Amino acid sequence: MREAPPGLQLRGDFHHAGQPLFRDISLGIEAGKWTCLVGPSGVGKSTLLRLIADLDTGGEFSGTVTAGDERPVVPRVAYMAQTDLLAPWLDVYENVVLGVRLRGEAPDRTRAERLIARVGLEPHRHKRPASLSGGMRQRAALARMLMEDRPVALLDEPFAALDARTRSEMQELAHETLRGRTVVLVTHDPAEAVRLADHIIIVSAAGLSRYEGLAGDAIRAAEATETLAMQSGLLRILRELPQ
Ligand SMILES: Nc1ncnc2c1ncn2[C@@H]1O[C@H](COP(=O)(O)OP(=O)(O)OP(=O)(O)O)[C@@H](O)[C@H]1O
Repeated sequence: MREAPPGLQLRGDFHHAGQPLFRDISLGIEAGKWTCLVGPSGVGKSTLLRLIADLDTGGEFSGTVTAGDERPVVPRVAYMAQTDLLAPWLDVYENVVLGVRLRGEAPDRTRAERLIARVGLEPHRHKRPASLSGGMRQRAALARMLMEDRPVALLDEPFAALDARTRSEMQELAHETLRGRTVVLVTHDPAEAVRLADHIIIVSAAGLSRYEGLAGDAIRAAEATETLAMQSGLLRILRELPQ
């Protein structure tokens, strides 16, 4: 049976070179749900993801990241960064199975091939990153993250480089593949946040606040009147935030 995904809690202070970015914040992430982090550029959304994944942030964190079940967080995390971080010497297939190989396991070839097909890269599976477009590389990175099949997925603007139609398809693929996992998604796009989120947290210079305007279940139809109303409500709040 698949491991139950944990809820997460991040608490504490964070500084870059002595300058505070977060003071006494408390970020709660519900188990098995999609939480979207939105907010102005440079406010610290990527830093929050990196703190959860225990990756280098270039700053000083004094606080804790804990799972609701009190077990270690990091071994259960799959992380997709803003930059694709593909290995340039490996082709698409080998990049997708890289995590599995690094753990000394045999890749599930059928699953890898299926994910590569689902992200539309089947004709490019033997190409290296240098001969792919930015959007193709982002799709390869998405397939690699989905291949990891972890209880917690941290996604930093994973669809930003995609055209509108592909973005919509990749949102649906991620939502389907990560169903029941604990997902934290950083996005600049209010439409994406209201389409995918169970919870939206607005990150700003004033701290964290919850967007209360969501209704119904994700994944929401992008063109539905209710979704558009949620989107404009969120946009209104984002436009009123201090830069
Ligand atoms: N390695 C670093 N050293 C010093 N400062 C950094 C470093 N990385 C990020 N910062 C600063 O930390 C702040 C938060 O950065 P972060 O990337 O978390 O913001 P963000 O909200 O994700 O931004 P964006 O939406 O533009 O990606 C920014 O002001 C940035 O300049």
